[in-house]
Amino acid sequence: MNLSPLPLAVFVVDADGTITSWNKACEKLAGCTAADIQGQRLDQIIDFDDIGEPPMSIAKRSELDSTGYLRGAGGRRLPVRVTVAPQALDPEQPDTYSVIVIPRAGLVAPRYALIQDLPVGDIIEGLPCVFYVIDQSGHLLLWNRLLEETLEMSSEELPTTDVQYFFDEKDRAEIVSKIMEAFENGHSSHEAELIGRHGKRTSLLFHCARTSVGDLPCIFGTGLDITDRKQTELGLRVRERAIYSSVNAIVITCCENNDNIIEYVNPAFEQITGYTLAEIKGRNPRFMRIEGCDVEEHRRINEAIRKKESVQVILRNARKNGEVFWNDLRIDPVSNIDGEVTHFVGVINDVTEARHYERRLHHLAHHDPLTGLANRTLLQDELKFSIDFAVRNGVLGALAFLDLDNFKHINDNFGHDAGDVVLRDTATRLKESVRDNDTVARVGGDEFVLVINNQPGDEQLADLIERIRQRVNAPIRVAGRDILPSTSIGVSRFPVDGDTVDRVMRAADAAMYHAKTLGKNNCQFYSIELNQAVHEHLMLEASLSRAIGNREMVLDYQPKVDLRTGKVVGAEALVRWKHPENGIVPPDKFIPVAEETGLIVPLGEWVIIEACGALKALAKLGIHDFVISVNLSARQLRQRQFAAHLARTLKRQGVDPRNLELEVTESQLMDHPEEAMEALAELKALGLRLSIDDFGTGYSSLSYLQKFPVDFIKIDRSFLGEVAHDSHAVITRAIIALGHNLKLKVIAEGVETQEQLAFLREHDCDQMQGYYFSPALSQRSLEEMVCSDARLPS
Ligand SMILES: Nc1nc2c(ncn2[C@@H]2O[C@@H]3COP(=O)(O)O[C@H]4[C@@H](O)[C@H](n5cnc6c(=O)[nH]c(N)nc65)O[C@@H]4COP(=O)(O)O[C@H]3[C@H]2O)c(=O)[nH]1
Repeated sequence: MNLSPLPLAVFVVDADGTITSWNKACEKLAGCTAADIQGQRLDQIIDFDDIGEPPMSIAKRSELDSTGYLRGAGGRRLPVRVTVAPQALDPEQPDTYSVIVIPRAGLVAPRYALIQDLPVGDIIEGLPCVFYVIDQSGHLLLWNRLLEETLEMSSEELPTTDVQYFFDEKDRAEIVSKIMEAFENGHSSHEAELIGRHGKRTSLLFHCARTSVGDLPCIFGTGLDITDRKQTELGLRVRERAIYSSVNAIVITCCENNDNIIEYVNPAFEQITGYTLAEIKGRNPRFMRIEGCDVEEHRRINEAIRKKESVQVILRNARKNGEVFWNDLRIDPVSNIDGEVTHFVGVINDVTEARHYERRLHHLAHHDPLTGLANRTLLQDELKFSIDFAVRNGVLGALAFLDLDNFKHINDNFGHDAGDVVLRDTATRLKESVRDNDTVARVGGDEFVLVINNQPGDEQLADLIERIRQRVNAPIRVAGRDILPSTSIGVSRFPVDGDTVDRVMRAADAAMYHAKTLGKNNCQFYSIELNQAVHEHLMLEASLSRAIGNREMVLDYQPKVDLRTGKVVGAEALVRWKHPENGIVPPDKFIPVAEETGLIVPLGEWVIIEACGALKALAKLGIHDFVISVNLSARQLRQRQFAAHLARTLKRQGVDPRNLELEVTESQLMDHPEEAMEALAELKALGLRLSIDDFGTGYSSLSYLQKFPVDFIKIDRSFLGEVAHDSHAVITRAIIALGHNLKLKVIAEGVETQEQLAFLREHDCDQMQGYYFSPALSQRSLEEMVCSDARLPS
């Protein structure tokens, strides 16, 4: 503490007690100048209370605290305490003494006399605030160290600066007016920021009061550091603002009186719910509940409030206008400083949009967009549920796989829009045929699945399935035309045929496969025997994939004869499988499996290479104009780059393309006529011969037939079977005529009798093949036949 401005008189006396120096404070205290006083003795200016004879020496007085009266100007006597201290440490002034004279309240009331003795300096230093005394000129008279630290200034600098300069320029006028106010009215208070010499800013709350030191009016005061409080206030204001402007609705409730009543809601709450704070303040938020709705969520809220815990729920609430909204609500307890929960804060998030979107997504993820039926994912869930239910309750359920037999044909011939109508109508028919708690799903282009629950018995189930089949088969009218769908249905029952989703599905799939192989448009139930067949099918599939590598395949050749010359002009290559355990497996058994699995591609390639080998062997025997035909599967034809690949094979094998013929069935071509036309054109460009196999069984349209770049049409053997029969004879004749009109050659297959042969010759058919002349032969037998120039008798 700097006490220099205090009226504390310090002067120096020599060993005799003669005053040698007299400071300004002494002048102030006694009202005498140094000139008046110097040379006087100490006991001449102070009447010591302990005066005695002879007067006490200075040395003696330095050993005790004395009291007495300072004689001031004009005969004034000021009660003082006097302390004399030797200045022996000062080598310049040996035997000199400092005399400190402190005014004492000797004349004041006794209780103030007590305070008189208080260590005021220590108290001021110990204050947790800045302390200051300012005179009327605005300069500091007295201050504590905290003020020095706050202002980052030394005790020498402080009294020389007008206090207003301790503040920011914008605050100075206010500061001056507050000081003036204190001088005029006795006190003032204000908040302001002290700026330190190096820019440190400290917010202070100043309180000051007027007083005087002697005759000198001044104000003294304290400044309490409120920087932290200010920060807190600022933080609170920011938070309050954040709550106010939050897009989430916020509601604060008070739960002190065992109720939970609204104290505050922010504007977002007002916007979302439609209620203003004024309308609902003091009410329990439960008024927004919808009775009977989201009961479990309300129970959780009640429990959390009772236990004073947090809770998060998604539930429906009602807006003021009655509209329902989805509320993602989070409620948290708020404690007071004693840790008691006094409030809850609820954050309301209107997730109605998101909820609808989520539901739409969920629906999309579980339903077929075209028909709105369940998709495979949902079907599996529903089926699992139904199987579990059937097992638990000992009841019968069924799974039915339905496949529209001719959907491809409908799509190709009536267009995709018509196809869509058929699918949608089928979906509606299926839904109308079963109960609400049954499931109808669409799992593929033209594949539907029914999960039928709770059936009384097999017979009733069979009746129901048959009714469904007939319903689906009823004509559908599209753009003025009737489309006749037909359906193959495979049925498995649960838990009889299986008690897992996988087993039940596989059983229905096997039944459906069986229905298809039985010629479509029928319904088959799964059975153990069927399972056996499916098992065989699977075994076949497995061993077929090894067969090619194991050299189990052989190629036979059925000779083709020119009907005019009787000469063998070519042969059809027919593949056989010499199964190591099962013996010869006919192609009708394994070709469909190879088609399904894709094995037909490597198999088909093997056949072509093998046929090339036979052609080369014949060429070596001098037979150059012989044509071998191979059957081409749809899958091979659809292969990208098939023609280019074939060209490379022929080149590698050294075979003239004109010696190779490719047979493609009519139905293969008509499934995708445009694509087929392109593929055939590429093959034709290689110089190959092309023929349409099984002609008459498909849905050839004449316009396409004219455009396909083929050389032969091959009359399906089913027409030849009974050429005696009028209708077949008519068709066969028509095909021959049609082929010739299109400048194509016609070959008849499956010729078994003399009668058939005569018929073909009579109607100018070009070639024939069949058991009548020869079955399929080994390569060696074929070579022998050709070399011996065996001929069909005329
Ligand atoms: N009833 C009767 N049948 C006769 C007569 N003459 C020949 N056949 C049989 O009729 C089928 C003619 O072959 P496809 O119509 O092309 O029908 C073939 C063809 O679609 C397919 N196939 C055979 N080999 C191959 C091949 O290498 N690749 C492809 N993709 N399919 C093949 O397997 C089918 C059946 O072939 P296979 O069992 O060899 O049966 C052959 C042949 O043995 C006859 O006078 N009467």
